[in-house]
Amino acid sequence: MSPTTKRIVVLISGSGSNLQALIDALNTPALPNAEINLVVSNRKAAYGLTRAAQASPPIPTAYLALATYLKQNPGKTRQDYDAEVAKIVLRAKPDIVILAGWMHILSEGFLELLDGRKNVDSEEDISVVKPIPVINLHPALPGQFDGASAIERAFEAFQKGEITYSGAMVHRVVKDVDRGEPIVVREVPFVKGETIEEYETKLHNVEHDIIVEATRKILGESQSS
Ligand SMILES: Nc1nc2c(c(=O)[nH]1)N[C@@H](CN(C=O)c1ccc(C(=O)N[C@@H](CCC(=O)O)C(=O)O)cc1)CN2
Ligand SMILES: NCC(=O)N[C@@H]1O[C@H](COP(=O)([O-])[O-])[C@@H](O)[C@H]1O
Repeated sequence: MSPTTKRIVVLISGSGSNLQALIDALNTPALPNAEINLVVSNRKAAYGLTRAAQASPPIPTAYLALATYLKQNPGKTRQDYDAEVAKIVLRAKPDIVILAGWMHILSEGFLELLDGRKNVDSEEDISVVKPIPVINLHPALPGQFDGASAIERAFEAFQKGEITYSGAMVHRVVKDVDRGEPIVVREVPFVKGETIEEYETKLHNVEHDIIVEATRKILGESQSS
């Protein structure tokens, strides 16, 4: 790895098709001079962990579920879990952290360590000098269907005649869920008579593009700053 190679950490909870889009784009004009150094999942069965292991070269993975963490650490809180996830991430020294279907709302326990407002109180050299950008892929447009099950809620609104399109976005992650500054936004129209599966396929294809575009954009910004 050259000293200018950008380091990417990806957080997942499921299939990892967006992780795969990032893997496939590495060191192409779509995502030059970058590598994925770690994939973290909060679900053991996440197929994205398999995608990482089967990448060439294989991508290191980590797994930590909230329920398991709380059971193994009596008295610890969700914030403590989030801080633990942050430490796992920071050990990989990322230039960017991408939430690609990471289905866990991150508290300040995570965010304050990634943006340097608080440093890890340990001897490890994982202090943050410059805030590390954290971005999230969300299957809806800014301010429309924040939170989980966005695709289903958007499709239901279409069926009720309330909307004619939805879309997907990649945004900066802030404490308020899906309220961070949009980085890339793409509208996806509904087609009368299409099934939710047909809409979802269209949407996922758009997501696979915008997650790479947004990553390239943010890494480019950090390059020039
Ligand atoms: N602080 C932030 N954390 C996260 C954000 C964010 O914008 N700010 N984005 C989410 C991703 N996401 C929507 O894009 C999202 C994921 C999960 C949930 C949610 O309700 N999660 C529940 C658990 C659900 C489950 O385990 O199936 C929870 O965390 O309690 C809402 C929105 C990622 N994190
Ligand atoms: N609110 C967050 C959210 O709903 N994220 C969604 O999870 C899926 C992950 O797919 P993948 O595991 O195949 O990449 C994507 O559709 C992404 O938009």
